[in-house]
Amino acid sequence: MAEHIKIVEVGPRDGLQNEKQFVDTAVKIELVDRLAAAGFQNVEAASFVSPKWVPQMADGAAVMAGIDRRPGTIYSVLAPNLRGFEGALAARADEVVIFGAASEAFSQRNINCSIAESIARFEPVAAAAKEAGMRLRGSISCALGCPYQGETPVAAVVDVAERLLRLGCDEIDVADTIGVGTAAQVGRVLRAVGQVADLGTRVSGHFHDTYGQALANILAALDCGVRIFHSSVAGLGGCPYAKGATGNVATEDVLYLLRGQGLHTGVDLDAVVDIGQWISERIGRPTSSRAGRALALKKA
Ligand SMILES: CC(C)(COP(=O)([O-])OP(=O)([O-])OC[C@H]1O[C@@H](n2cnc3c(N)ncnc32)[C@H](O)[C@@H]1OP(=O)([O-])[O-])[C@@H](O)C(=O)NCCC(=O)NCCSC(=O)C[C@@](C)(O)CC(=O)[O-]
Repeated sequence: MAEHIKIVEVGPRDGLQNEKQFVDTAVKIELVDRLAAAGFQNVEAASFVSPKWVPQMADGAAVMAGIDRRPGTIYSVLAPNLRGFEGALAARADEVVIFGAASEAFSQRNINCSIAESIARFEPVAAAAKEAGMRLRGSISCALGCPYQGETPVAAVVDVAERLLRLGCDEIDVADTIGVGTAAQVGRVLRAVGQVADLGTRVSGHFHDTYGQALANILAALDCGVRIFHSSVAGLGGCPYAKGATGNVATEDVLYLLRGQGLHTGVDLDAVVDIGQWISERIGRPTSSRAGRALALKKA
């Protein structure tokens, strides 16, 4: 039996958060529902952050209220503070994502506080999530490089990973926010993180594709033993606080790669290709998934 890889589909959150034109709530709801129906175990559906900071995510409560929950699917939401957690709890999110950074400068730009302050802010969120029986995930932005500070020291990533694990995170994301990392660097960072967390069950790879390295980075991470990856349908996305960074690695490309590796995801690639075409039309830009484009052409 083929080994299972968990894909966390982050398109509805990471993919859409940077869209300048407000995407209708109904479109966001349909996107989440179609992705869940395509077989993703985990869909990152919304953010409970300040609407002044990220206006596109202002309708998180409405999105969560409108989705048709599939039993067994984990619907995750971002919560940077207790106010966000209260939103997540009211919305009946299955998983709360606290998001820090391995770079001080990025932490300031993204969540307006230092790394130490962010951990202190996450503490009550983590405790409340555990108390409520919710899953808790911790994201480490700029784990491979920062738009303001350059390459991130490996020790800084391990330090934040340890702090997030101490807060009780079930999973931590090693995130290449601006897509600058290369395979050798991924290996170095993950081997170091592997000293403090089990790479096979508690660490996920979150790669953006700005420099076209994301698939190579996924292979490097697989080699290190990582079995959870994040991706975004049609390669949607970009971070509002990382100028020039493009979207997450496209889900269609990742599924195509993993299928070729003989690995199992439980996700219907054909359905994801259709969803990629549909959402690209809705937001008025072509898909950035090469596999998505090729497979759609083949179907047509
Ligand atoms: C963290 C804060 C709130 C600090 O922002 P702040 O200005 O320092 O916080 P504040 O407590 O002074 O609040 C400012 C205003 O926001 C409100 N507020 C405060 N909290 C909330 C909340 N939860 N929900 C709704 N509203 C909130 C609060 O009520 C107040 O409203 P006002 O009094 O001015 O009307 C802000 O910086 C923020 O919201 N940042 C979010 C940035 C963000 O969402 N970035 C993108 C997601 S992270 C990412 O994409 C990276 C990742 C995860 O994908 C991995 C990777 O690739 O790197």
